[in-house]
Amino acid sequence: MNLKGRTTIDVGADGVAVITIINPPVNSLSLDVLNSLKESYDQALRRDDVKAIVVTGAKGKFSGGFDITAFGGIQGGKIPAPKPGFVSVEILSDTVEAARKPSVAAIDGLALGGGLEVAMACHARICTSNAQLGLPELQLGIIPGFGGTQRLPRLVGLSKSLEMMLTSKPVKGEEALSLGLVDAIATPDQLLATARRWALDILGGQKPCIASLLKTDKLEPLAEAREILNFARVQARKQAPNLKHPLVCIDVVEEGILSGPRAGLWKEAEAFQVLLHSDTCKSLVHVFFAQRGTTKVPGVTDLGLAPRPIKKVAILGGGLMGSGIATALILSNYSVLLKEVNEKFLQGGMDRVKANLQSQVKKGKMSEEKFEKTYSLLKGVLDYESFRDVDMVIEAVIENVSLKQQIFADLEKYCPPHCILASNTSTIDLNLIGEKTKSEDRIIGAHFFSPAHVMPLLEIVRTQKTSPQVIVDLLDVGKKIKKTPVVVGNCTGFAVNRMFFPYTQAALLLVERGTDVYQIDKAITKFGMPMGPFRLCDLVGFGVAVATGSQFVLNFPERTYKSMLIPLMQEDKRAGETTRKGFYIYDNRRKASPDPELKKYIEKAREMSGVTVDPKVTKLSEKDIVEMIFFPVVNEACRVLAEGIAVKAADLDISAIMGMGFPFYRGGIMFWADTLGSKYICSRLEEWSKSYGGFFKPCAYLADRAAKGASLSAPMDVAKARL
Ligand SMILES: C[C@H](O)CC(=O)SCCNC(=O)CCNC(=O)[C@H](O)C(C)(C)COP(=O)(O)OP(=O)(O)OC[C@H]1O[C@@H](n2cnc3c(N)ncnc32)[C@H](O)[C@@H]1OP(=O)(O)O
Repeated sequence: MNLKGRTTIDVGADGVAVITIINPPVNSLSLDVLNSLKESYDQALRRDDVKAIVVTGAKGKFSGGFDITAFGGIQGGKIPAPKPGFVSVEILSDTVEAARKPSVAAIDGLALGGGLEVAMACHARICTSNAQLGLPELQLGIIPGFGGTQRLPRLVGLSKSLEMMLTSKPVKGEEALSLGLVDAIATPDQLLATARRWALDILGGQKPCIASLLKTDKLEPLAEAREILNFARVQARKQAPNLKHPLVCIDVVEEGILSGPRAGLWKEAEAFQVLLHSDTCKSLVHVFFAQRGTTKVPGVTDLGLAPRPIKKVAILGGGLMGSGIATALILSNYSVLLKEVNEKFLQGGMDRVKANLQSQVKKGKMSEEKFEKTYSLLKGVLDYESFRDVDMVIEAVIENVSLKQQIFADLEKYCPPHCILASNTSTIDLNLIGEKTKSEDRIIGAHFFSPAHVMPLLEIVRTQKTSPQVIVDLLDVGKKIKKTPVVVGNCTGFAVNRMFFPYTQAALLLVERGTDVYQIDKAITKFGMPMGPFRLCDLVGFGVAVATGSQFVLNFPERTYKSMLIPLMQEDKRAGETTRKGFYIYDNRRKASPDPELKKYIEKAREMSGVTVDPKVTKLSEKDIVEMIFFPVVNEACRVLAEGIAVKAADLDISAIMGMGFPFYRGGIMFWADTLGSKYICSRLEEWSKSYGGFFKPCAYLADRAAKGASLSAPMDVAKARL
């Protein structure tokens, strides 16, 4: 039988058995690994030549936790779930922790989730400085299920343990030591020897033998504990009102504090099983794999091409985008040339980069020394002379076709032949930009989102002529600057802006037919978007909204809803937050309040569009509002997929989450749509299209999937096969 991972046991002359977890790439705890861990333990406890035990992970990684690839199988009933308490009680508490032979965990690299839970069941932990220890289960919609909710509070105190679990953030070696999570730090080459000695010292009574589950010294007194738990509840409700599992985690921790750790373990086991089957867990596991899947592009990343080294990058344009991109690059140690057209603009760009870095220093996230070192990687220039040895150029000038054409023709002259020529355009056809060059195979889109040094998404836009090598190179740069890159095809708006457009349009259509602006924003925010469509319009400014909108009107006239509401407000110098007036009015502290004056603009816009208030639309439920705004987005996402602009539905999920702020715990736009069903979405769009026009008309892809009862995310051939 093909086992998924294993443990080995190696007994030394000193009587210490080293049990090693082996399951590449992160030594995750598959069911096979867990069974093998139990067998290795049983053996070690049985054998007379074993006096003590060290648990470790192969190749410098302790363990990345429970095997997430098994989640889908367990949820779908294809893999039997381990019976409640099998790991947390039977293996870790009753076999490892209760054993009369001491165990020490030797931790290098990762000890996450179940990995850390195994380590916490040992009687001591030694780690390296670079080790990362944490319980990130909540980011997958579950809670720690191998005893972590009980042992972590007892090792580091309630307050810190709740912080670690609720934020899913790991701690590194030194912090783990100061918290009491580990007992000592060792260098990687001394790790095993130190752990072996420690285990023998416990046996000999020179070091204490501590069962984490029975510790109480770090737990706060009961009254204080109750306060901490209640504060955590208030925070969790405020930060994620749509999520239940953080509250379940707090309840389970509380059970252990009030009724003892054994009761806590059982409550944890039951809650874990329930959460594992929740929609939130399914969505978040999908997001976990979808995010890692964006760098797998058929016909590109499967050709065996290695990314070429990129050392020096030039940025054209030091505006908001250019300076943000430069910041992102120098933060990841790239040497950057920032080119502007005159001294004044250049200084402005350099200052913006400096300010971006200084804000990190102010927040305590960067030292002065690191600031100096990072900023020294940036050099301002006014001509192309120093472009002779650059490996990549990213053009970030204003959206003007002839200007960009000229720039790319110049770049071809000055840059070396291997240099990647990228554009940060969000709207202009890349084929047009490269038309006047002979370098179309190395022209590519690198579409960042503002602020570029903060936003996590990078749309990599390829044309028919872009070479796979250039895509592989940019994917590598994207990863190195800690972005999630998504490869898309060339079209107006690419993936993210194509999806954003119907979002705003649908909102305008509803308002002209009688839905209240603020009610729309409220419903959309409750659904989980960081803000509603109107608050967002105010934030980006009406100028940007009109400019991008006009590109869509030009390219997709048959499905644009042409409302005059924004232009009318603009005429009155209401252009959003910067003018302190838009759909909301803003006070000195930028606090937004509804504006009764809005009514007159809406009435005028309604008149110009020739529509009347529809009593049904004035009384829409929150669910209706969400559907009438997001189903057109789903419809557009289907078009993007059908046109081959996106490689796979999961890429659109990630684009929606990272580019639009779509709630990650709903799994992304297509995943969410599939939870509702293509038939339902199509029938609602058809119904609205009859009443409110072609804007809602389902596209062929959506109608086809609905007719076949197929999911929207299934690859084309799978959908056909389902017939
Ligand atoms: C009962 C328990 O309490 C429940 C649990 O333990 S739930 C699991 C808790 N653990 C986690 O949440 C950790 C999840 N993993 C991560 O955060 C990151 O993958 C990491 C920090 C471990 C490594 O990050 P990084 O080095 O950037 O590599 P990354 O690309 O993410 O992962 C490498 C590969 O390992 C896989 N992987 C990572 N963690 C995994 C896990 N726990 N199970 C299965 N596969 C895993 C990834 O899918 C990826 O596979 P791929 O190469 O086929 O795409």
